[in-house]
Amino acid sequence: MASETQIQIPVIDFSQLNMHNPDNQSIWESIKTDVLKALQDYGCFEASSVVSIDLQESVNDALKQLFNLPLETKLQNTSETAFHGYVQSPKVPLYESMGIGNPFIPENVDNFTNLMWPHDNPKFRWSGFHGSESIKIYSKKLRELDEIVKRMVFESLDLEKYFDEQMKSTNYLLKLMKYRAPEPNESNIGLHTHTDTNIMTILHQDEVGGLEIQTKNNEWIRVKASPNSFVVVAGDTFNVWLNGRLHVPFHRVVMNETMSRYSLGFFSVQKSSNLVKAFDEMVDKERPLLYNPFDYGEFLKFFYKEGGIQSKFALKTYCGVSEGS
Ligand SMILES: O=C(O)CCC(=O)C(=O)O
Ligand SMILES: [Fe+2]
Repeated sequence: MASETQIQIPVIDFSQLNMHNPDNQSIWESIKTDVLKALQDYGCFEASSVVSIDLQESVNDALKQLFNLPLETKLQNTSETAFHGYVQSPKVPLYESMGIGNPFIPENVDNFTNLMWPHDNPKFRWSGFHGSESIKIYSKKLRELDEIVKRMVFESLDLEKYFDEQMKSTNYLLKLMKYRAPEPNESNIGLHTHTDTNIMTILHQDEVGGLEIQTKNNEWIRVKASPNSFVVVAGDTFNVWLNGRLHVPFHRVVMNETMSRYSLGFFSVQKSSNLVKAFDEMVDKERPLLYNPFDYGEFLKFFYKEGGIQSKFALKTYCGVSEGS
């Protein structure tokens, strides 16, 4: 199967955005235009120069230490909330993950660290103690990027009045992932084709690479691994708010290497106390409502329990407005 093409996703450089830069407003406007276009055309883009290479390397080291822990220790990380605990499943045998909820709150990272390294001297935890500090700083940077991107989209579509409320009703998850290399007789699929159901995801993959994103023309782009950039991916929830104005891309992980792959994702997720629904301004005669309002927690139950995850169009099946109704 030919899965690689020469096309790449758009690259957007955020390093010029600096409060002390007198040209900040014009830089903001120009990046804003690029962000909306990328999310409409590809549903994703590469955000370059967001964190330093040193910080990224420190986080990558921490990730390796974490997954090197014995299985019994990793299993201590349990949670009722999807993907917050330790995940390993026969459906995706190469994959394992662990999550830290709202990781920019230092206490959450400290609690996670204490759970994974209960007895050790702090010196031996997470790459010699710096690991948890790096995760905290890193998560703050990712939250800033999340906020900038969303603010730009809201501004572009004159939806500023909803911005603060939406940000307040958002939870975050930092998901740490490892994919082992496939055995000779095993499939090389690390993660099956899917869309992200949450609002937006910020991904980083290490130098092994393997993330593939499908274009609107059904071509697969193999995203090149880059040491200090992120892939920002639009999720289904964001697209429901905007009544289909974004492209939500299918993506997957294909392992071609003999090496383990480490990646992480910073997921923004709507709190389930609020219904997910299109903003009124996004719906009119020319653009009729695409999705009926729904409770995100209930949708996830459908997604995980009733085979929704098997369906590439779970959201449409769950709450899509049928034509003619
Ligand atoms: O590991 C990756 O790069 C992708 C992970 C992903 O798509 C997901 O967790 O939803
Ligand atoms: Fe994903």
